[in-house]
Amino acid sequence: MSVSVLGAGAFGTALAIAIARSGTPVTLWARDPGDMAETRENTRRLPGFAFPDALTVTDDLDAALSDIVLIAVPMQKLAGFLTDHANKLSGRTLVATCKGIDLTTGEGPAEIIERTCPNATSALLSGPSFAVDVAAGLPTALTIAAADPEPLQTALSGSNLRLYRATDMTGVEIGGAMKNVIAIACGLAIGAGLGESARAALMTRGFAEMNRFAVARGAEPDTLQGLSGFGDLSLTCTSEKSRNYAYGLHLGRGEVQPEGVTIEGQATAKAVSIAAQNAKIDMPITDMVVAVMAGHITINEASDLLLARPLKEE
Ligand SMILES: NC(=O)C1=CN([C@@H]2O[C@H](COP(=O)(O)OP(=O)(O)OC[C@H]3O[C@@H](n4cnc5c(N)ncnc54)[C@H](OP(=O)(O)O)[C@@H]3O)[C@@H](O)[C@H]2O)C=CC1
Ligand SMILES: O=C(CO)COP(=O)(O)O
Repeated sequence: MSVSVLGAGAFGTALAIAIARSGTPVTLWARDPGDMAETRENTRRLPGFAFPDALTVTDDLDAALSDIVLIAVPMQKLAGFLTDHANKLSGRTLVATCKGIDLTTGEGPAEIIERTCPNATSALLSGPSFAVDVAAGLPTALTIAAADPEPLQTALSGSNLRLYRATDMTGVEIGGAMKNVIAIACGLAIGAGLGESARAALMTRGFAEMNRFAVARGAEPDTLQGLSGFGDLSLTCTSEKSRNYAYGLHLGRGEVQPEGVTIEGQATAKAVSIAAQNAKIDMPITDMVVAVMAGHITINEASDLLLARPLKEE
């Protein structure tokens, strides 16, 4: 058994390192590998983690493809990437590792795989895991979701990477997508000095919002209580290692944002807000995140609007 990872960002590189460390041959494909093959390190996206011997780097997609293909490009690039390479990817098992909703189509990663590569088997890998933790070999638990997830669970689990299996692809993809939106809201609240109690309220009511959206899209009611939901929400809303939380924090403090950082919650918040409005699903925190990011309201105005909503049963 061998594994390919397409996309050599921080997370693709970390997964390739973790899987190769257990002895499984892994090919990491990058559109621009730079000097990774020679230095045996991804100095640009994940510095400080040496590649195990079982990891090979290439920019030749034909040479990279193997039994299981993890796709680690950012969410808003996924549809274009799969469309460009659909012929080569057809018939394979494609595991999306990105988190988000496509702004153009409103689709999640599994839906995009199924549309662009209808002869492939689609799967999702999601849950709480910072790339640096995975690469360092720290204990991590993730969800692998597919129609038949057990072979993937066995193939990809390792001594420090423990995969739980699930079949509710809709729930898993929405949990992974939406936790980034709520993490931005939490960063905004902490950055603007609204306090940790406000963050706990946003996490809890944000979780309710995530569940409402997921169930309306056909997810099972319990799925978001797992790693790709509550698990990832807890991690992302409380750590400055999260790019989504850190983005909110910078914005809340009125600081300049670093450039070139992948912040999946930005586009996903807009995509979810549009989809929710069309489906008449109440998503007040997501809507506020969109309005604050667009500069239509301040964080304090967003807070006032949320607090002034009609009192309701929890
Ligand atoms: N970082 C993390 O801790 C985690 C990330 N994730 C998810 O993984 C996904 C990727 O994130 P991450 O790896 O951190 O992102 P990065 O910003 O570190 O890297 C993105 C990578 O995607 C590549 N890429 C972008 N567009 C294309 C394209 N069209 N074709 C080929 N390659 C492309 C980039 O290539 P180039 O270098 O040439 O620009 C880059 O290597 C996100 O959805 C994120 O939510 C999930 C869990 C943890
Ligand atoms: O998804 C992640 C952790 O599970 C990484 O979060 P960020 O994309 O916010 O850095």
